Amino acid sequence: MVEDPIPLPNASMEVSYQNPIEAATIPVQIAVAEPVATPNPPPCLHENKFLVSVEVCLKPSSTARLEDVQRAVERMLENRSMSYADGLVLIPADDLFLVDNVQRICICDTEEWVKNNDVLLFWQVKPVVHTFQLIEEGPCEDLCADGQPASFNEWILPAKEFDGLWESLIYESGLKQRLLRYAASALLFTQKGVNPNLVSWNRIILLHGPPGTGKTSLCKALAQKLSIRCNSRYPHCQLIEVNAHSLFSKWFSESGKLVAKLFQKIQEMVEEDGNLVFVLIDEVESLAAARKAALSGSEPSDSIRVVNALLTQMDKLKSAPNVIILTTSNITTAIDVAFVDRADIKAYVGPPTLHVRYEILRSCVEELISKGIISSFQGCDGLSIPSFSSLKEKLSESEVHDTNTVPWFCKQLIEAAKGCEGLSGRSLRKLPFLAHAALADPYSHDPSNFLCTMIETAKREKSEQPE
Ligand SMILES: Nc1ncnc2c1ncn2[C@@H]1O[C@H](COP(=O)(O)OP(=O)(O)OP(=O)(O)O)[C@@H](O)[C@H]1O
Repeated sequence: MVEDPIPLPNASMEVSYQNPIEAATIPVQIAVAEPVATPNPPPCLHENKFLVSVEVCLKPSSTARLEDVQRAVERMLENRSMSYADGLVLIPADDLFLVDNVQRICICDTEEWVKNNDVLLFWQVKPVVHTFQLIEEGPCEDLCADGQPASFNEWILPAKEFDGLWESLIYESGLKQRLLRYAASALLFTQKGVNPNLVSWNRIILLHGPPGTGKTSLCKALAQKLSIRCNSRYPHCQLIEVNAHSLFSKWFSESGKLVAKLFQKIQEMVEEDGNLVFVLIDEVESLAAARKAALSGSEPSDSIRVVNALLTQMDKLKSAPNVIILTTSNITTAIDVAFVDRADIKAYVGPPTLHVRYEILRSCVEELISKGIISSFQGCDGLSIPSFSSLKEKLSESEVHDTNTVPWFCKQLIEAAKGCEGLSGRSLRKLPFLAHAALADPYSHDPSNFLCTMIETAKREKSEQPE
């Protein structure tokens, strides 16, 4: 049995995704922690096989033990000479135990090191099976009697609410895989008791960049992924989402108490050995704003104490092996310097590139086709529209428009994606809805008309953007 796959650390901790680079080629599923020196190292193997993550989601009604399902899936995979590519694996109808207990089996992350839509053959692969059952309860909110916004929300992971979030977030440059590797390396170092005086690392991640680029969602999705991938070591995972802004919008004397209350709760959680706790602090720039206001005298000096209390509490948490602090900010320059220093992974999440814009719109259109809002395109293979990389494989970008080998609907989708330059991922995900609302006949199902309207809507949205 292979241990939980532990990703490798990358040589550099500062990552910028403004100018996307080629995705790193190491798989996430790596068992041995050898440091990597180059950004594009060759794929790592375990016993000369690629370690491939297979995620198995149990039915909500299942009462089977995770280990039993894991073994049943491993046996099923051993007995099948199948190829491995990202996507769902059919559950054999004659395997009643799996049929009764399993909702879906999904192969993950192979595209990171298999290029050109290739597949891996069964003899090249060592599957690493992760079984989990989604928690159906929603977030548990911190209740505020005074009608102020809650200062934190708590989820038990893996939560139903975040199911599919990781897959829905599209970045060009291997950002997701790197974050997964960084986080897993941080956990491994702590687990193995690496001396922090000799090798220094924190478990603090900072994602910064323009609004609507998916930073908060990515933090939540990362926590969800890690809760699935690390569940044999940490069977209980929680995510605490702190609204830094709400901490400072209250009376400052109250803020101090809130910070203390919050961290006392987190401290209690991390004291349990099997717990893995993620603390998400959104809008972390408000820490800097509070400090600055205090220095200029426009806010009570209490605010300095609150910021300092927060930083001290974060330092205290550093000694706990089972906590990861995820933070986001829209403005890098305004982030508290003391805070930036503490984060050891600082990743810039930039606006979506053409490739990413096409992929976001493609996933939206496929969803509308699958739900019968628009009909599928003539000449399109079922529900799926060709991916941007499969189009680019055939042709150089300049040729995409001048050839008959690219289907007309892909050309239109590329045009829409080009027209969306400057829109955030959040605006892109809204665009198909706005386009539909702008149709003269919302029940026409005509896909060509829909794409034309989407191009027009993109133009309108861009013209209405604030300078
Ligand atoms: N790269 C992306 N791929 C797919 N969807 C995206 C992407 N970027 C943003 N989105 C969509 O936008 C939504 C909003 O993103 P989110 O709130 O996480 O962004 P943010 O960067 O934290 O924004 P803000 O800083 O304004 O809070 C996401 O849930 C997702 O649907």
